[in-house]
Amino acid sequence: MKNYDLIVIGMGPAGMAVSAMGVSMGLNVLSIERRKIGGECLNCGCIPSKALLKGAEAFHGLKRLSSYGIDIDADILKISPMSVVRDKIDAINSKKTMKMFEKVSLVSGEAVLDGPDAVRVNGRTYRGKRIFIATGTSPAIPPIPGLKDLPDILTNENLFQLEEIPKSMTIIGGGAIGSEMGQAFARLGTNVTIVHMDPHLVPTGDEAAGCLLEKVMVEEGVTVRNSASIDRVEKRDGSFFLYSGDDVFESEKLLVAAGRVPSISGLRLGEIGVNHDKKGISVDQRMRTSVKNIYAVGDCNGQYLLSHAAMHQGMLAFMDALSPFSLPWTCRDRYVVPWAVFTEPEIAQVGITEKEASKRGLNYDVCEKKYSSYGRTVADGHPEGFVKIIVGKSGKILGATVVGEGASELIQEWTMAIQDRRRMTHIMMTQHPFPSVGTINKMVAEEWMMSKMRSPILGKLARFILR
Ligand SMILES: Cc1cc2nc3c(=O)[nH]c(=O)nc-3n(C[C@H](O)[C@H](O)[C@H](O)COP(=O)(O)OP(=O)(O)OC[C@H]3O[C@@H](n4cnc5c(N)ncnc54)[C@H](O)[C@@H]3O)c2cc1C
Ligand SMILES: NC(=O)c1ccc[n+]([C@@H]2O[C@H](COP(=O)([O-])OP(=O)(O)OC[C@H]3O[C@@H](n4cnc5c(N)ncnc54)[C@H](O)[C@@H]3O)[C@@H](O)[C@H]2O)c1
Repeated sequence: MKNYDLIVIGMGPAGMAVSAMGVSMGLNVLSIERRKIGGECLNCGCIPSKALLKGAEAFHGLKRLSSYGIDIDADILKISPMSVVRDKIDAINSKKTMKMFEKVSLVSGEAVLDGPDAVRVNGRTYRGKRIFIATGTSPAIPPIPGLKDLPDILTNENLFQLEEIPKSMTIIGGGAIGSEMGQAFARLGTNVTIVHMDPHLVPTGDEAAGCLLEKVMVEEGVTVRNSASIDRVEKRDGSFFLYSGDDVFESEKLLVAAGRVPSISGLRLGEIGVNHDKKGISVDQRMRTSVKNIYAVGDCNGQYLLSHAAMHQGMLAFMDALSPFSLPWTCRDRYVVPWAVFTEPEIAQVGITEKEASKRGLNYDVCEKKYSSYGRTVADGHPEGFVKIIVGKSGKILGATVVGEGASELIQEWTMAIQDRRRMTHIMMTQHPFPSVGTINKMVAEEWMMSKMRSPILGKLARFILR
C-alpha cells in the first residue's frame, strides 16, 4: 500500500486547488479523477457555457451593428460554434494538465473510501494522512412524469457535444444554466422556450433583475413560462413534447437544467461514518466532515454551487489540514460569496437581496441607480440595468444587486466592501476613473449621500454657517 500526505478525490476547481497548494509546498499528493481534469467547470460547465455565450454575443452584436450607425453587407456562410467551444476546452485542458500535474501523482479512475485514511481506486488501496473529497455534483432530473425514461435528453453533461445548433429547444429550468444557455442558443438561431416553476428567471437573485432579463430575452425571441407546473413530457415522432396546463411545447431538443444532486453515492460514505444527506456531505465551517482528517470541499458539500467558492473552500480546508489548531481565517463564514450570471444583461449579486432584507425585518434603505441615467452605458448602447444597494441605517452595506453591462466586474467592489465591513461613504469617497462603467457604483453611493443630506437639520446648519 502506498502512502501519501494528501489524497484528493475529484479534479474540479476544489480538488485542483488542494492539489496545487499541496505540491507547491512539496507534499506528496495523490489526485484521483474518474473523467477529465478540470471537472464540471472546465469540461461541461463554466468555461464551455461562457465560450458559447461569447460566440452568441458576437453573432448578436453583428445583427445589432445598425444601432451604432454601421451597416455591413455580409452573408453568413456557416454557423458551427459548438466545435469552436470544444477546441477551446481542449486547448485549456492540455495546458492545465501539463503544468499542474508535473508533480502530482495522478490516477485515472473511480475512487471509493476504504477506511478513515484510505482510498481504493482501480483495485489498489492508497493511504493518506489527509483525504479531501471534491466530487462535485450531477444534473438533477426532477420527478416529472415521463422525464426519467426519456431518451436523448440534454443536460450540461452532453450539451456541449452537440454538432449543430438545434432548430428548437425547450429548457426545463430558468436558473443560472437555463437562462445562460437559453439566451446563447436563441441568439444562435434556436427557437427557445424556458419553462420553470419559480416566479422569475434566476430565482435565487433579485426579482427585478430576473424580470429585466426576461424582458430582454423575450424581445430576443425567447418564450418564458414562469411559475409553471409541468404535467408530463414525452418524445413522439422525433420531437419532444412538454405539457404544462393548457400549453404544449414541441421541440427538437429538451434541456434539463433544474438544479443539481451531489456526486457522492458511490463513495461508501456511510460505511466509513462520513455524515451526509441529500444536499451533500455534512461539513463544519472548515469543511471538516464527521471523520477526522477527511474534508469535503466544493459542490459535493452542497454549500454553494460555484467554482470560486469551491476553490476558496479547497484553500481553507488545506490550510486547516496543516494547522495544529483552528485558525480564525480558515472559517468559511468570514467570507462573502458573490455570484454572477453571464447573460446580457449580466446579473450579479452579493450579500442579501431586497426580499431577504424585508423578510428578516431589517431596518434598511434601498438605493438604486439605473444604467439609463448614466452617459457611458447609454453611449455604449447598454442602457438596460441598475445597481441596487441594500443599506443599513448607518450606511453599512448589506447587499448589492448589479444588472447590466459589466455587472460581474462591478460586483467585486461591493464584495470587498461587505467583507471588510465598509460603508457607503467609503465607496463615495473612492475615485473611480470616469467614464468607466464602474463609476456607476460611486454614483449610487453619491445618491445615498444626497438622500442623507436632505435632512432639515443639515439644511439649517448650512444656512447658519453661510449666514
Ligand atoms: C453549465 C454550467 C455553467 C456553470 N457556470 C458557472 C459559472 O459561470 N461560474 C461559477 O462560479 N460556477 C459555474 N458553474 C458551477 C461550477 O461548474 C461548479 O460550481 C464547480 O465546477 C464545482 O467544482 P467542484 O470542484 O466542487 O466539482 P466539479 O467541478 O463537479 O468536479 C468534481 C470532479 O470529481 C470527479 N469525481 C466525482 N466522483 C469521483 C470519484 N468517485 N472518483 C474520482 N473522481 C470523481 C468528477 O468527475 C469531476 O471531475 C456552472 C455549472 C454548469 C453546469
Ligand atoms: N454563472 C454562474 O455562476 C452559473 C452558471 C450556471 C450554473 N451555475 C451553478 O449551477 C447550479 C445549477 O444551475 P441550475 O440552473 O441547474 O439550477 P438553479 O438552482 O439555478 O435553477 C433551477 C431551475 O430549475 C427549475 N426547476 C426545478 N425543478 C423543477 C420542476 N420540477 N419543474 C419545473 N422547473 C423546475 C427552477 O424553477 C429553477 O428555475 C446553480 O446553483 C449555480 O450555482 C452557476
